[in-house]
Amino acid sequence: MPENTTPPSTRSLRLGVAGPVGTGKSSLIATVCRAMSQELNIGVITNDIYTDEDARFLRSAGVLPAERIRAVETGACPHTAIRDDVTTNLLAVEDLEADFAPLDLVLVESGGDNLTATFSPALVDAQIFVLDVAGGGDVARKGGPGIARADLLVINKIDLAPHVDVDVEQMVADATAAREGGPVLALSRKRQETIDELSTWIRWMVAQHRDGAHTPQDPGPMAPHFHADEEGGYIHSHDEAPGALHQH
Ligand SMILES: Nc1nc2c(ncn2[C@@H]2O[C@H](COP(=O)(O)OP(=O)(O)OP(=O)(O)O)[C@@H](O)[C@H]2O)c(=O)[nH]1
Repeated sequence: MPENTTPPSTRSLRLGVAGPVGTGKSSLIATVCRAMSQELNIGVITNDIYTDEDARFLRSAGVLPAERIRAVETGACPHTAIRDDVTTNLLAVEDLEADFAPLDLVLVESGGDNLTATFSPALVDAQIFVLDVAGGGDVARKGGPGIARADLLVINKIDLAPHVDVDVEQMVADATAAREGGPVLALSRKRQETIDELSTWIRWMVAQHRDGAHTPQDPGPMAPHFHADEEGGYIHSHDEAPGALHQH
């Protein structure tokens, strides 16, 4: 093999799905499984703070055999499990890949989290960041590492746009500008043509990964943020070394 050529990958594409609480991450994963499980061999890992609620939702949706959907319980700081100490998630992904080999695609859902949570490239090969129109048309313009540099930005629930006074075209244009031209997809699980576009992007990304043509990018650490606790809360940031103490 010539030097400097990335070999084709025999491992699954590990695709992270992040975004604020309730933007539709679980629904997007259910939609992808429903649309693509005939052509791709798929597994799913969910991250929840204290429960396996997202995994149970996906199992009950019947979009994949239940044993292909596994839950990681992350504790109070869910972005830590996808960014700073990815060990539990990595083990869960590797177990799933071993049990159902060869998988084409493992979708890893982050716990519903704040606007800037991103995955470590040590855990996923590519990531989707999900916003929804109900969060307001301005959100995309505000940027942040996930919005600016995820491999794909999804603006979800566009069927709701008329009810929340959001101009989808404008929101997509603002997001595209914030991403300096990176891909942005307007999605609704009620509009088949948007589901087809999402499937096309995933098919392309799986092929890129298989051919060794895709290099995982780190969108960057999340912004400093606030956690409420019994003593009132604390601010911490993730640009510190893994395991560093929270700033109180
Ligand atoms: N109208 C509409 N509602 C949607 C769409 N996608 C998801 N929803 C609804 O949005 C709500 C949140 O969806 P979820 O998929 O649970 O969101 P999530 O991001 O996984 O939520 P967390 O895991 O709690 O962060 C649910 O009531 C879904 O039914 C969509 O395309 N259109």
